Amino acid sequence: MGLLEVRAASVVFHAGRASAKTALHDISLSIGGKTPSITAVVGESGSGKSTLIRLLLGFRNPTLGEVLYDGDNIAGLTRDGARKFRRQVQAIFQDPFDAFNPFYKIDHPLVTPLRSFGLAASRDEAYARIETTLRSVGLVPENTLGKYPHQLSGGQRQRIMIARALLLDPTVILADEPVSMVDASLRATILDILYELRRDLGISLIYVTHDLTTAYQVADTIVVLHGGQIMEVGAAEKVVHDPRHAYTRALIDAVPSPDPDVAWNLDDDIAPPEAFLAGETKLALYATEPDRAIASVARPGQAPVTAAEIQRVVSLQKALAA
Ligand SMILES: Nc1ncnc2c1ncn2[C@@H]1O[C@H](COP(=O)(O)OP(=O)(O)OP(=O)(O)O)[C@@H](O)[C@H]1O
Repeated sequence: MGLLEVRAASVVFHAGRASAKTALHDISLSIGGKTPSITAVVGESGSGKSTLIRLLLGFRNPTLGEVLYDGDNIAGLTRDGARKFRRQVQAIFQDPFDAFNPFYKIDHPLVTPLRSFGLAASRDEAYARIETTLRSVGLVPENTLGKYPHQLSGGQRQRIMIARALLLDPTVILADEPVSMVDASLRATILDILYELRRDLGISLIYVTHDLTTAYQVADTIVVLHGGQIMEVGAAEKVVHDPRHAYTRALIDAVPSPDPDVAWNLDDDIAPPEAFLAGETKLALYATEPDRAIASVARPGQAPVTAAEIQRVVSLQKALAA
């Protein structure tokens, strides 16, 4: 049994009216449980991704079917059950700027949930916890706390969103297009952080994206959503290398291929191809886990990128992110 489960759920907007719109149709999904996992939900605009996230967070009820957390239907949770669900299932959204109130310093959205869930007995305890968590997502507390959202970069804001979720000791994080607003070099770093949450903290993630390449990069399981229906679901390797469904094949064919002509010249000092600086080359996106990266770059008819080249990209990303 999964920790967070969707069972045969459908969502119909304006049900019973002429304008009825089925946003999700007979969706079943199971996330987490004994082994933490990263499940990517991949779909184009309008495929139903946001509706699925809202369903999983309990922001809306399914028209048919149910959503269960730890075995209980989230629509009928007790007060304590609902509190546990709200603490343990956290979300990270696309545009962190929207999530912050511009009139409050960044400390406010970090301290408030700790207080409201009774997770810190004093201000000092709250700040100690916040500082440790900020460091765990690569932020320097002294450069972050006390600032207003607009005084921080998009990447810093996104890391604060992740820290905010982590402060509550979640079991599941729903990440809705978390890297679509940040540039290519930061994208890899943020995806790395998400990957580490599963590996180091045992948190299960749902990573919702329109981008199959980043889905493949971080996920164990890929779910392909199209027109509100699951077209295909399976291990990331299998879905990408042996797609069963024509729609999945079309998605794979639409992935821009890395251009072998802009591959790294290993004899040169770090000299990123212009395409990378322009955020265009996909090489940077592949480069966080060498073995996964090799597999994803090696597409039919192309020379595989070597581990050494990938290490090169990793160091370049670190250099650029520093
Ligand atoms: N409140 C609503 N009323 C009617 N139809 C809706 C409503 N919300 C969403 N839809 C429709 O349901 C379908 C799925 O929408 P949803 O927002 O979940 O897609 P999405 O995959 O998240 O798209 P995007 O990536 O553009 O955000 C779309 O056809 C959308 O027009």
